[in-house]
Amino acid sequence: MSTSTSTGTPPGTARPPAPVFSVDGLWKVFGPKAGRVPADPELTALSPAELRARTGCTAAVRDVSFDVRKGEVFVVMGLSGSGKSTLVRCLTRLIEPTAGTIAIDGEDVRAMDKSRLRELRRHRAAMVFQHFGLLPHRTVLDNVAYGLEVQGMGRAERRERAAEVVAKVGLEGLEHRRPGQLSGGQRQRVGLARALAVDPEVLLFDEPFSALDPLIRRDMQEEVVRLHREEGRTMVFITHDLQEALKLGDRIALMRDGRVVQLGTPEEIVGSPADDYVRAFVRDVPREQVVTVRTAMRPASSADEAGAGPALRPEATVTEAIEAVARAGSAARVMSDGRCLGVVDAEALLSVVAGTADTAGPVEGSRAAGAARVDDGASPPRAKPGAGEAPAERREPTNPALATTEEPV
Ligand SMILES: Nc1ncnc2c1ncn2[C@@H]1O[C@H](COP(=O)(O)OP(=O)(O)OP(=O)(O)O)[C@@H](O)[C@H]1O
Repeated sequence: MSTSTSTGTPPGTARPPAPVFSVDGLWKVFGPKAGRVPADPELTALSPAELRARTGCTAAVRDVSFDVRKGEVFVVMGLSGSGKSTLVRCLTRLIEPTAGTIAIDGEDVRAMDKSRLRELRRHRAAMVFQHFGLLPHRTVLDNVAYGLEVQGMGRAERRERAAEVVAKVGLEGLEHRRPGQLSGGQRQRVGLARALAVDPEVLLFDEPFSALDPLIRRDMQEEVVRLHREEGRTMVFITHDLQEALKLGDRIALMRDGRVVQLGTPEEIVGSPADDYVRAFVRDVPREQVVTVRTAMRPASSADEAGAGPALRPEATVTEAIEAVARAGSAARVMSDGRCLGVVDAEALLSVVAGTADTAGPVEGSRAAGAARVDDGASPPRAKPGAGEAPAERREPTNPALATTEEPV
């Protein structure tokens, strides 16, 4: 088990990438004289129901702080009404925040004038909506090109760019159809392509797949994982679906009643729930799907053990490790930069499945509520590479003497 905490970076761990969005003490209160609520400790101490009864106000986002790091998929998860959409809309001021600060690449979003805001929404942080927002009389190609048209790009150039993106999201051959001639999944791909076409620094997804049937939804999730893997684009993804959050998120901010009750990697949220609410939320998640071999490994007992057996990257899940160990019939090595960090054997993997292992990973930002800043934790974005691709962070081997030079497969 790692001993890292929410405030520091463990020795030998790379610093997290720079933040794209930086949010501090953010409030959004709807209702009469909303501005007085964040500043009044008596009102901020009230429960949502009491606040509504006393003031007629709803605090949709309550004192939330976090960073979205470059290249990560940052998931905002919570039940209906927990404040997810309001929070994400505040990032580009589609909803005006009541209090707090928001910066994109260090630039104060709340200080932006109209034209700067327009630029932010068009070029820097494009939104993919649940209901697509497609123009019914335009073809797929022209819908995708729409954002480029708004930017003033010439017709030939924008259609060429749109055609590239249409192909990228798997819609080749459908360029000349209209939205009404497409399935729900295809329409969502058009929405995604339209956002991608403007090449934004961040893609914001507002529950984009919740209206899709389960199989198409899975396809679209895989599409997002693929795009993220290929492009490394920063993404903020709203969902109320835990499985979707665990599948897509490098980190997840779990919201309840406008607050972030826990912010961490899927492994941290499932392995170290911050409170009973989170614990109940994640109770049925199979541990082996989220616990990584970095958590499950033990030091290699000999140079022989460190030098043989299948190699796994530290971010591989226990499920992946079980497959590798079962195939090889021997313990697997956890490799980073050609060094053996430790090994996982059948016994250790089984104990994760059985729930007898200590799988509480490093806890990041698990302080309840958004009152304290939840950022700069230990974990940089979890790469979701296929096996054998570069791991997301570098650590010293458990026993440097046992280091080998092989890369994980
Ligand atoms: N314009 C508004 N005026 C008043 N209250 C609002 C407004 N918009 C949202 N709210 C309230 O703010 C709270 C958070 O709403 P929000 O839509 O952000 O939640 P959500 O988690 O995105 O929910 P869902 O998953 O159902 O979309 C809810 O109590 C909602 O009723």
